[in-house]
Amino acid sequence: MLLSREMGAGSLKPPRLILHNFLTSEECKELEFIHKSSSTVGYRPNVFSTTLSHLIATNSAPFLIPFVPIRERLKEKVEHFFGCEYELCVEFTGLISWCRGASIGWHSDDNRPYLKQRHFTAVCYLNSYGKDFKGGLFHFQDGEPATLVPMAGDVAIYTADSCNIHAVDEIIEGERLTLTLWFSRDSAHDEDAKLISLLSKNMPELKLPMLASSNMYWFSLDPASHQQLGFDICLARMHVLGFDICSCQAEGLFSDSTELLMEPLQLVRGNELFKQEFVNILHALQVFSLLQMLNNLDQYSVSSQM
Ligand SMILES: O=C(O)CCC(=O)C(=O)O
Ligand SMILES: [Fe+2]
Repeated sequence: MLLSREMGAGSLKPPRLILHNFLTSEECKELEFIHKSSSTVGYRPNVFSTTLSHLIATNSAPFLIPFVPIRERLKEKVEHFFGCEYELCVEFTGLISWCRGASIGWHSDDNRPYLKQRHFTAVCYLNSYGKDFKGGLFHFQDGEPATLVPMAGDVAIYTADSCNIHAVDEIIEGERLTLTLWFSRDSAHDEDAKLISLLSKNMPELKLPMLASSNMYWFSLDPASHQQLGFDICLARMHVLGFDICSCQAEGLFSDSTELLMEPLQLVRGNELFKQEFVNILHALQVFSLLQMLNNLDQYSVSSQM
């Protein structure tokens, strides 16, 4: 098998594959839109993530569609390169964004007892070093290439074991976005089976997006401190898009109560109030991220009344 052949005595070629322009810029943009409108606070400091089960849980299952062909293409590449056609399942799929201060030290991706089912990794870069963020270079501890400069569309594929110890430098500026997948030979860890089971409980009719529990969106500036210093990431994304939020029920602008963001709301830009009511902030964020992406905000049929 390719793996043992490459890592055999006398050979120092690590089992890894780097592909350029594997994803088109449209695919990268579409995944970025999904992440910007649906992400939650991630598993490490300064990291946000969008998982497929979260998309289902928040009534955003249509956002699974762009992932389907990309996952399939990646699985085929990994199986072909490592010579294990039809043997793998996707174990986990996630959009992960890394903000200023995020980094990860030397590790292999199977380095915990509960991660032993992870056999292969594919990291797709959805935006670019230098243009969208600074810092965030990827390094392999041994072998070539030693350093990867993330560029939108490129993908790094490698075994999840200690043949591929790697690290990511701290992000200095901007937001670094990836689509990360792990693959397993163990079908007990098939992500699809879990997703299909969730979908069968959540799909009866078309529904509007619904937020998960508010702490999934609460980004704490200093998790170690007991002070509740932080912000709601949905609200922060709306602010980046240029909007404030106005409650349809309570008086005027929202304060910092995250629970209120689950309620119907309207948007304010400068001193313009938009008539359109949204069921909650996730709904507003999905609509406006999409409009921003399509670059046609002015054609949207909301009219100002202030
Ligand atoms: O984003 C990357 O370049 C790699 C991330 C990584 O090493 C991990 O999530 O385990
Ligand atoms: Fe890793």
